[in-house]
Amino acid sequence: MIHVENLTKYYGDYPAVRGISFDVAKGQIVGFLGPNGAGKSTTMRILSGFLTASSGKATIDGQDVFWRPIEARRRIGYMPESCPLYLEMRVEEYLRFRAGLKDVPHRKQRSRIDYVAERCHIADVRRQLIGTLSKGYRQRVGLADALLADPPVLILDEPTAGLDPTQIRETRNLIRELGQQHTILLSTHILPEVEATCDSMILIYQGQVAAMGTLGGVRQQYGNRTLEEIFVRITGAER
Ligand SMILES: Nc1ncnc2c1ncn2[C@@H]1O[C@H](COP(=O)(O)OP(=O)(O)OP(=O)(O)O)[C@@H](O)[C@H]1O
Repeated sequence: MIHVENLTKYYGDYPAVRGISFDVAKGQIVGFLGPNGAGKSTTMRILSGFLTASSGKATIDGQDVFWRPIEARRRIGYMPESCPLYLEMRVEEYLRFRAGLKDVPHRKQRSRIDYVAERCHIADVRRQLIGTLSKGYRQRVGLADALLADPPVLILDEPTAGLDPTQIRETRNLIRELGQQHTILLSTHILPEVEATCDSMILIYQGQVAAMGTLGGVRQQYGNRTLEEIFVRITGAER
């Protein structure tokens, strides 16, 4: 469902992503891990069509993100790290606006908004101004937005960052539920979250894939260490 081949991105002279390749099969929830600055957000932005790569190839459900950007983008729901919401809009108004941008047919907009509001547990704040919502609710509005056009692929950049433990648990449960219908690439710094939510993982370090596979497979490869131990060992965060 997601195919990435030799993807490279330079910011000026700096190679933030250096020849990354990976595949995500349909129906998988994949944890996209790595220390700060590893290149996760850059890769996710390229896949979502918000950045162009310097070289390499990426396809979403067979659609090339560089050559068929509109078709590729239609297949993705992207939730950026800090959701850029319009704070002066009400939740419902915002979702309607976004549904229009995403070409959700007019006659289907109401039922889609009802569905995502219910699914993301924001039905009780539909008439509230986004600027007055807590961080947890804003994240859920971002997730509802990503789901609006019912894309087969969800790309979620640190969806639980800054949430309290209850909100984290709710968001994790929601992501697990969504994994039954969507293929999900999920970046996070919280390793227990990967263990609780994901089928497999990709660990990025210095712009390259440093480990990849099912959680069990990667753990086995590293002598059945915990994910945290493997992360530290690869990224050298603790010596
Ligand atoms: N617009 C930009 N211009 C120049 N350098 C950038 C730009 N965006 C990111 N970088 C650099 O590219 C590298 C990768 O950044 P990226 O945001 O992809 O990392 P990340 O793995 O998502 O990190 P984090 O976990 O902190 O979000 C970093 O060194 C970052 O400073």
